[in-house]
Amino acid sequence: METAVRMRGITKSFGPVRALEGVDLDLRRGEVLALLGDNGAGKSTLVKILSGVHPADGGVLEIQGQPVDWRRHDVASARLRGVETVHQERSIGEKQPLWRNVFVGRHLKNSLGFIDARREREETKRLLSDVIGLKGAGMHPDARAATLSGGERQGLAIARALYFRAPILVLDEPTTALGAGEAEQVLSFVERLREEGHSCLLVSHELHHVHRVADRFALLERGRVAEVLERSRTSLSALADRLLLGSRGGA
Ligand SMILES: Nc1ncnc2c1ncn2[C@@H]1O[C@H](COP(=O)(O)OP(=O)(O)OP(=O)(O)O)[C@@H](O)[C@H]1O
Repeated sequence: METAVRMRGITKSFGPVRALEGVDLDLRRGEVLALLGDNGAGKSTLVKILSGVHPADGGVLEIQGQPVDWRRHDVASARLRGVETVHQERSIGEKQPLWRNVFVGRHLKNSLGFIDARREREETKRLLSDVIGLKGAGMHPDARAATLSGGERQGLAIARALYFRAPILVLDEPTTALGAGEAEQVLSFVERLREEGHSCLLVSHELHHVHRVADRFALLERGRVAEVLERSRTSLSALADRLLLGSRGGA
């Protein structure tokens, strides 16, 4: 089964606003697929449907070959099906130490059924240094998340998804508001995810970042996928021109 996520005819309205008008899109296994489009094109709405924040009004969503029942679709059930979402800000509890951030909602328990904080700390240490390679001075399991840089924050959220072996990652604007060095760090995490066989849906307005890491680009226009382009056949300037054409309503 080569398709991690299959969407057909996905519709979603908010009152009179038709955010999605019938989205057809496949996320292949082991690819990074970028979701691009103007403000208001429907990118966040589509991401929220995949990650279980909203049900769709209609259409078919299959995650790893299994159709989703919209009446039972929520964040917890999307996670159980292997979809992990990394948001720019909301993924991290600022005042919590890193180890708590990694295991929140999915604690390791000891044989008596209590939270095994010692193991969670040890696992966090291993995760930070070995799994994601974050070796900065502040990257200690007991450090507060508030002290992390933007890139480290994204790294922690991605590391958490890797730890729980989520096959499908949704990255929502992961490099927005980051400095060049931090953005570079996050992009290398994304490349690492692909190398390890994860499928990744990446929403971003930062075209040069997207062009570097994505295998394909899905252009969303007025609630529909207007076109899907392959990176191997699309230069950065051709991609920028195509997006501009869409935003002028010329596509
Ligand atoms: N909860 C909501 N209630 C009402 N309207 C909404 C809601 N969420 C989204 N919309 C509307 O649906 C449309 C699509 O919004 P969405 O946030 O999905 O676009 P987007 O492509 O992610 O835009 P941006 O790049 O600006 O984040 C917009 O017209 C938006 O105003």
